[in-house]
Amino acid sequence: MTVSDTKLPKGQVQTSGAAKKPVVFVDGGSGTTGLGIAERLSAQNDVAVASIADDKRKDPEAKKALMKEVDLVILCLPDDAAKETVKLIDSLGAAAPKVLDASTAFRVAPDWAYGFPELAADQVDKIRNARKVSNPGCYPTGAIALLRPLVDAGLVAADYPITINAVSGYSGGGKTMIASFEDGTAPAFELYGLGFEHKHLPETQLYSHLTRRPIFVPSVGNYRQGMLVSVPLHLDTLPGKPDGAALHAALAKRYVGSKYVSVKPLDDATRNGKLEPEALNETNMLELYVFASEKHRQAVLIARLDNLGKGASGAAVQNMRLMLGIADC
Ligand SMILES: NC(=O)C1=CN([C@@H]2O[C@H](COP(=O)(O)OP(=O)(O)OC[C@H]3O[C@@H](n4cnc5c(N)ncnc54)[C@H](OP(=O)(O)O)[C@@H]3O)[C@@H](O)[C@H]2O)C=CC1
Ligand SMILES: CC(=O)N[C@@H](CCC(=O)OP(=O)(O)O)C(=O)O
Repeated sequence: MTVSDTKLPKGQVQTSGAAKKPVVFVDGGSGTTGLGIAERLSAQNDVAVASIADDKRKDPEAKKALMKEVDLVILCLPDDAAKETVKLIDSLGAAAPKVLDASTAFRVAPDWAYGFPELAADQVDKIRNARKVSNPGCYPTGAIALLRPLVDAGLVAADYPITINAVSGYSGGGKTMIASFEDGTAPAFELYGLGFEHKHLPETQLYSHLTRRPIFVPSVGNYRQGMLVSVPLHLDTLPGKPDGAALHAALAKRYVGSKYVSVKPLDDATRNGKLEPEALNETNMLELYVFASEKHRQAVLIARLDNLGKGASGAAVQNMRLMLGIADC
């Protein structure tokens, strides 16, 4: 293995001066999410990144030998490969590193912490103390951020018939989808998930505290990255028949002081009734909007994020820093 050109025992990479850098291995580092993490880590200087020879990257024995030397493994693999790799990590027993999984494989597993630090007051501590953390899906990051505070506040009933509409850039589908859009074979825009079984539904329902399965209608457009997740609401069907200001106030109260989640002004006049998905690209930011009509007693909640930022690689780096006990940057 190579650890920033230095081979030293777990947690013992020598940096300039006396400080030691924790060692991280990104498995699947040449995929879309892995490359996004590598890019972010190269801009920071308080972790060392271990790497594996290209011809060994799918070799279980080589991976095991490397993983027992590092402090944290970040998995950026398809679900099945992530499950296999977690088995390898578990087989290391006391030498097992911490693991942060970017796939869908463990997001509702009870022995994994869910890596959305802004989920609840105790979530940061759960992530800090966990050995296994699942990085949230891109769409659930937006949907849960909007819904959980409103369910917790009793403004949306847990059994409300929620519908979630969303659009993503094509990088959300990884290397295969990127290739299909960039070689011109994909359509300009497409709805999908119309079989009602999208892989993000279980985590969205669980962490939003919804008892009724939402309807989720995602779509993908011919642009690389950035997403909008929206939830329409009929205000007279909500408990206490709130107005848009009450929904907005509950979100603003929940995220006050948050570094990465911001609640934009109610009916944000600067948007001219429009919102586009790319404004937060290359950031770890998540913006939440409430647009409401008192005349028609309707509202739309919207989350905007970079599917490769707060929806994947940015969130992974945020979680990695919590898991390694190093300050956010
Ligand atoms: N793209 C996105 O916006 C998001 C993706 N995710 C999740 O992150 C994970 C990675 O997705 P993404 O980066 O988009 O996918 P990509 O298809 O872009 O990359 C996957 C990478 O994993 C590698 N790989 C596959 N199997 C193995 C294995 N057994 N051992 C080592 N490497 C392997 C692939 O290599 P090769 O091509 O050579 O097989 C490829 O480099 C997925 O679970 C995805 O669902 C999560 C949030 C958002
Ligand atoms: C546009 C597109 O295809 N997006 C992907 C979601 C990307 C993502 O978040 O993947 P994870 O489930 O691993 O989190 C999809 O809908 O399957």
